[in-house]
This record gives sequence, structure tokens and C-alpha cells, in this order.
Amino acid sequence: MKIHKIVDEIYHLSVNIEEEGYLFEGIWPIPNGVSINGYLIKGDKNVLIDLTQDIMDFPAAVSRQIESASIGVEDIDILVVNHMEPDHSGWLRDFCRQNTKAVIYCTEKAVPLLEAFSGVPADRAVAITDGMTLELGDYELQFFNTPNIHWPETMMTYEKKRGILFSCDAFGSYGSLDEDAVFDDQVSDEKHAFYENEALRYYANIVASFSLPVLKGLEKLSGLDIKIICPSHGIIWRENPSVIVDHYKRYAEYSKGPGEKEVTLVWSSMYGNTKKIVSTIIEVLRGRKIPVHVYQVPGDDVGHILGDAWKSRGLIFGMPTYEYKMFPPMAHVIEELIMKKVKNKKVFRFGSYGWVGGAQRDFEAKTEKSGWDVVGCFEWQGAATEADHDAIRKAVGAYCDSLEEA
Ligand SMILES: Cc1cc2nc3c(=O)[nH]c(=O)nc-3n(C[C@H](O)[C@H](O)[C@H](O)COP(=O)(O)O)c2cc1C
Repeated sequence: MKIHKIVDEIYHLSVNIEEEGYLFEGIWPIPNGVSINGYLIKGDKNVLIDLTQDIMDFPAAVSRQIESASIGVEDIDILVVNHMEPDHSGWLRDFCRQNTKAVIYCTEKAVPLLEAFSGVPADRAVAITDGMTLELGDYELQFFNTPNIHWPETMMTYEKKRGILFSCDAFGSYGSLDEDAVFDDQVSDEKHAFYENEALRYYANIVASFSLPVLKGLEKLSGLDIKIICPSHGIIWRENPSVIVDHYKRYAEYSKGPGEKEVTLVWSSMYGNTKKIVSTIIEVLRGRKIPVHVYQVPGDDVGHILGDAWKSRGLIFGMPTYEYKMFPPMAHVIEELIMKKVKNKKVFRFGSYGWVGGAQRDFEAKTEKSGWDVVGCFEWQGAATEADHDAIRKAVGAYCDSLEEA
């Protein structure tokens, strides 16, 4: 990847994770890759904002990018560590060996993590205070504590004179960057839609649990005159930064409900009895013009399900009884959604059983504290009859009415 000048002597440095089968954070599939962005400010003092992960040849690649701006790693005077998650700090240990002079600016909570993760002693760090500024000749940096977007020690850095926000994980998205299209005004409408979808999935996978801190952070930043947003993943927003700010606000507000008038339907079936009802349910939803996102488990990964589930007003789960409980892969999906704080949803459950069932009882127990409004359920024994299909049409119709009320 080549470097890109953002404005004056401020540069974008970036690598893409594109390895097939790579799981981001060890869990989340990223079939379209993800970029890890850092930023370089050349001036009276040379500043590096966020590093990169210590996988593949990433540190070497970023070093070469720094060199292509005609300075070396050893010339960096200030390293800003917005966030200690290893995708941005993995290089820190070696960076500090290579460069023994750079002063690290980070939050107070990050200081012990420098040592714990990278063996970097506290005396190399300056712990910022919220709103603190750092005059650097032609540049002026301001630091903001933005705890829990995404770890407790996270902060953002604002270049005051140009209105550039280095937002770290906030406003980020999955999706590799194209060599020649790293700014929002360089990507096609189709690519915009792609990044929006990847931003939602990134949000649901990584940030969703921290939606309250996101709303607090947005409130804190609302007074800034932000002209350019430089996140640590995804494209740079310079033409219209409010687009991604509005998206993030909307995503964070989904945590409080009601979400878009859409349904995410997740189903599983061992022998096809539960599966046969799925098309009947989809038919009812489409008849009511309610968009539906359909996933099957096992098979479809919860990382993908989360994005649509996060924004949908309604969730429908279909699974048979398995050893007196829910079919295990579905139990896992439900557990994961609850853990990610997918809340305030209208929910419907359906499924076949063989003799006395058990999935419904298990479902009720596992979702008791989910914050979901379970509007209906439908179970039948063995293969669904025509009467069962009629009954489920009616039950799903009532469920659709509840989506109108939200
Ligand atoms: C491994 C296994 C465990 C099952 N456990 C139960 C059970 O505990 N209670 C019950 O009523 N039916 C149980 N069943 C029967 C299934 O729930 C029933 O066959 C159902 O129709 C399966 O739906 P499907 O075709 O959508 O997979 C079990 C079936 C299998 C294969």
C-alpha cells in the first residue's frame, strides 16, 4: 500500500488483512478484509498516531511507508497510542527498541498496558488529561478521553488547526482499502454501500456492547469542528464526515430500540421439519413488505448475523428440540446476541419437536434477561400439517402487527 497525503504533511499509512479464513479478534470472519490505519504528521516534531499489528510483514510495510515520506522510524518524536488493542499496538515493543526517543502520549489507563502488553516502561509515557493540547508549531493536537470506545483506555486525537479527528476504532469499518481509493470521495456509490454495510457489521461485532459510551463520546465530540475523520479501520471521511457520524449515532441508538422495520430470521433444522416452515414465514413477511435477512445455522456465522440483527426491529428464531433443549448451534447464536447486548427486539420462535419438546422452555430460560419482547411462538410435533402452516401464517401475521407498533 502506498501512503496518501491527507493534507499538508499529514499522511495515511495502512495495511490490509486479507488472509483467507482470517478471523478478526480471533472470532469474526472478514471475507472482505480489513485495513489497519495509522497516521503520520511530519513537522517540527514528527508524530505517529497509532501503530499496526505485529503479524505478517505489517511493521516492515508501515516502516517502508514512513520512509516513503522521507523520514525513518527513528525520526519519530511523538507516538500517540489512542488504543492498546494489539491490532494497533502489536508493533509497539519492537518500535520502542528501534526508536528509543519517542515520547508516548496515551491515557492514564493505557500506561500500565504499555508495560503489560509490550514491555514499555511507564517513564516513556505522558498520560494525557481530557482536552489537553499539545502545540507542535504548525500543528496542534488535542486529546480526548473516550473510554470504552472500545477499551477502557481508549482516546481520540484531534488536530485543531485543520479539524482532523483521529478517531481510532470509532467510525471504523471492515473492508480492505483499495490502493487508489482511501477517501470517501474516491469510492463509487456501490463501494459506499459496501463500506456502510461493513461499518455496521464492524459496529455490531466490535463496538455494539459499548453503545452507551459511543453516545457519550459523540456528545463530547459534538462541539468540535470536524472536517476530516481518520479512523483506524476503513476509509477516511473528508468530503462528508457527517455521514459516518450519523451512521454511528444510528447504530448506537439501535441499542435502545426500535431499529429498522426489518426482520432477521435465523433458522436451523436437522431433518427438514423446521426448515419447511421457513418459506411460509418469509412469504408472510414479504406479503407485509417487511424486509427479511435470512440466516441458517450452523453455516452462517454469528458475525454476519449480528450486523442485521443489530439493526432489525424483529428477530425470528427457528430451531427444533434437541435433547430437551434448543438445537445447540442456535443456543450459541442466541447467547452471542445477548452477550453483544442486542436488545429491545420483537421476537418470534418456531420449531418442530419429536415427543415432549423442551426447546421452548430452554429458549424462555435463556432469553429471560435479554430485554426482548417475545411476541409469539409456534411449535408442532414432527412434520407440519397444512393446519400448522395456516396457524403459523396467522401467528406471524400477528407478529408483523407488533412490528408496526414499535
Ligand atoms: C439428536 C436428537 C435429539 C432430539 N431430542 C429431542 C428431545 O429432547 N425432545 C423431543 O421432543 N424431540 C427430540 N428430538 C426430535 C426432534 O426434535 C424432531 O425430530 C424434530 O422434528 C426435528 O426437527 P428438524 O427436522 O427440523 O430437525 C431429537 C432429535 C434428535 C435427532
